[in-house]
Amino acid sequence: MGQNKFPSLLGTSNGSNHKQSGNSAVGHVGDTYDLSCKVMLIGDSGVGKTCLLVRFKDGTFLSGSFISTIGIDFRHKVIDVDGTKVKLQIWDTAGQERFRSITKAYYRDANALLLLYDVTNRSSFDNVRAWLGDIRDYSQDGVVVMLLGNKCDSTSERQVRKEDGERLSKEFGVPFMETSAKTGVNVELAFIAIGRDLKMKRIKMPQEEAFCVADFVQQGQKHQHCCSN
Ligand SMILES: Nc1nc2c(ncn2[C@@H]2O[C@H](COP(=O)(O)OP(=O)(O)OP(=O)(O)O)[C@@H](O)[C@H]2O)c(=O)[nH]1
Ligand SMILES: [Mg+2]
Repeated sequence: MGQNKFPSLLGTSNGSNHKQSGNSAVGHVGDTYDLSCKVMLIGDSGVGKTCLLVRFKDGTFLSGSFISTIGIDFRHKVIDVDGTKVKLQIWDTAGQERFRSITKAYYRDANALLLLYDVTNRSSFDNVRAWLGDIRDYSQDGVVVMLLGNKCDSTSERQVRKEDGERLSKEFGVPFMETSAKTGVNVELAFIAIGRDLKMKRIKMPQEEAFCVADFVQQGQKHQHCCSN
């Protein structure tokens, strides 16, 4: 297992605490929240960042013609992590080269970065190293980084093997999953892992073990696998 060059955001988050209501609903939890964190979606143009966000936020898939993001879009969703409402402020960035200087300026405010490549596009995978270099140069210490190989539903067009994604993620010590904004596979898991990580770091009880995002996503994937059989 490679050394983690992007350790988790334990205690370094710049989000704020807002206990706004005593409501402890599970599932759709409205707009009140206890904790908030900033999550950025980055990666080459066309890898599926906007679709991943729409799938997570609205549960739908944006099929049809591809509308490339201009600059940065902001959305948020409040998730329930064992009774704590965690507000994820999600920044959907433009992958096009011409917007890079703008989007890099936002890295330092992000608590978590979801770096996407497209499993049907080899060059988007080859560019992951450069994206990781930018993260190292521009993001805050302790930011959580997760690597996502998106479009795993497109089996016949696949150009990047799952093992290649796993190997790269091990080299850089970041958690990894394949996702599909089209089918929804692992989309919630990715965001929930981020929300849970944030919660555990902000309000960790002394007797609790440290939370490990990589273990959580691995177990989540195993669980999905066994439940789908
Ligand atoms: N098959 C499949 N297609 C996807 C998936 N996710 C996105 N797409 C398609 O890929 C194209 C690009 O998706 P976007 O989400 O707009 O890509 P993006 O990363 O936001 O691109 P930029 O905004 O330019 O950075 C669209 O035509 C989507 O329909 C997926 O999981 N599976
Ligand atoms: Mg987009």
